[in-house]
Amino acid sequence: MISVVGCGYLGVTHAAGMAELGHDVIAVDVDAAKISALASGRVPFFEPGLDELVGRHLASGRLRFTTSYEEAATADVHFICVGTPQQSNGTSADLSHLDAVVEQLGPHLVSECLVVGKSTVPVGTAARLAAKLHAVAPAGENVSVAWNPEFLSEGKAISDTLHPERLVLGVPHARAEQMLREVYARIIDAGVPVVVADLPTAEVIKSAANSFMATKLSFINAISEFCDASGADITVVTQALAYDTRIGGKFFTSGLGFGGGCVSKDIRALLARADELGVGHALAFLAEIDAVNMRCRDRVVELLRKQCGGSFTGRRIAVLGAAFKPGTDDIRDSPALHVANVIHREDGEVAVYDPRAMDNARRAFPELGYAPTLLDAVRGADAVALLTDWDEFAVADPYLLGEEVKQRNVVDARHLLDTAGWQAAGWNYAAPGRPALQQRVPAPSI
Ligand SMILES: NC(=O)C1=CN([C@@H]2O[C@H](COP(=O)(O)OP(=O)(O)OC[C@H]3O[C@@H](n4cnc5c(N)ncnc54)[C@H](O)[C@@H]3O)[C@@H](O)[C@H]2O)C=CC1
Ligand SMILES: O=C(O)[C@H]1O[C@H](OP(=O)(O)OP(=O)(O)OC[C@H]2O[C@@H](n3ccc(=O)[nH]c3=O)[C@H](O)[C@@H]2O)[C@H](O)[C@@H](O)[C@@H]1O
Repeated sequence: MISVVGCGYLGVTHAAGMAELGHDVIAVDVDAAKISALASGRVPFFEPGLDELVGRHLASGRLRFTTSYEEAATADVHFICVGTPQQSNGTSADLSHLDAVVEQLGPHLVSECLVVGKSTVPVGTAARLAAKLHAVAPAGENVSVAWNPEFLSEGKAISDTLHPERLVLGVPHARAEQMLREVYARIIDAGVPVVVADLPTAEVIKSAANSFMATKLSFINAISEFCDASGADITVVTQALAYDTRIGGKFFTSGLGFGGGCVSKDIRALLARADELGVGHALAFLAEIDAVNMRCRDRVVELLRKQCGGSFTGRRIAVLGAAFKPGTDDIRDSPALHVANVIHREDGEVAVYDPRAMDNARRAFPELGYAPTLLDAVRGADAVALLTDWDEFAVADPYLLGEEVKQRNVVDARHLLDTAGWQAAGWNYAAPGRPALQQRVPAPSI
């Protein structure tokens, strides 16, 4: 039997994925309301296909949810999926949830078992937690600790879990490797590459992966800033670079930069850990990666401010998007809501619309204005800010929307729209890194 500790975006997906692989799974969380929802088949967040997968395995009897650590402790393999958010100091990771798991689960571990961390952690965490677990668990050193970092991306979490690009098994000994190979047998048999490593190497692999992605995005966003200054068009620059297979076009769309619950906090935590280890200079560039990313948000605000005549006071802005990216209702560190909040603070009236993330956005920022549909959001707007690249926005009819707004101003922060089509419909189209387009195109006479 497998236990999964922590029923958030990662934990629920992992638990359901393990049940799909044929294992008996018990998933535990300290949040009783969450567990009660999950036990009745309601996943408390949106992830495509997860409701169905959880429902299927509740019905098959292979998946259970509980708040009881005692019950979960009977498993042979325990996957730890609790959060590792940013500390209030804004840099290092808060590992208190992981420590709490060791204190809550540890005393119930009375026989040989494997505890496998999946949460993203600073290097050295696994060894520290292993020592702590050995001290509190009655089974002592018969409790082994492995680290198996997770690379899933929200919106395609199920497929990333069942068909990952690689498995990283950070293990202290061959027996732990063998147990993990048995857990993932169906995935490994399908030919997925397995990287076996020691604990610190596995921890570093995960931090390095997210840092590389952040670097790739901030690189193209920095070039976008340079395009603004030099008159070049970032979309054409990106297209040409992407044809080079050494660079590639994946994860290379510039505009509003990265957000979400992981990438930003992970690069900050890596930098903080590098500082602690005395090699902060080697990764100092990550601070600039972060700064470029945060400037993306300022640049989009500036484009909107310009369209509003220099000030948001008395202006209504349609904010299209609240989720940090399409395919999820996750609003953690959402660039879209960051922009909405700046406009609100500068006395603009915002009307936020998102196909999935409205409830989360409302809960977190009740002071913002919200609209129930796309058309309601744009009605009477002085400018439309396209901030999350949902398909619904890509296919919106610029003529129809043009009838609803007060002014046909649009900032396409995700380079999503058919530029020529919107301009032909009389829109003043602006986008980061595309300075030549940032001039008023006269509305056609219809
Ligand atoms: N969300 C994602 O796409 C991915 C997340 N990760 C990493 O996975 C970890 C978890 O991330 P999310 O699932 O997004 O976080 P989350 O915040 O959605 O979920 C964490 C869950 O842990 C529970 N929890 C906290 N303390 C607990 C305790 N003592 N015992 C039992 N449950 C407890 C919380 O109630 C919550 O349900 C983080 O380290 C993150 O960096 C890694 C890859 C992908
Ligand atoms: O460690 C994690 O938690 C996960 O973090 C990211 O996954 P996720 O946060 O779900 O989202 P991404 O798809 O990476 O997008 C991150 C941000 O980058 C932005 N982005 C993405 C791609 C792109 O081309 N341009 C761009 O601006 C998105 O809008 C979003 O705000 C990584 O992609 C996962 O591999 C990793 O497991």
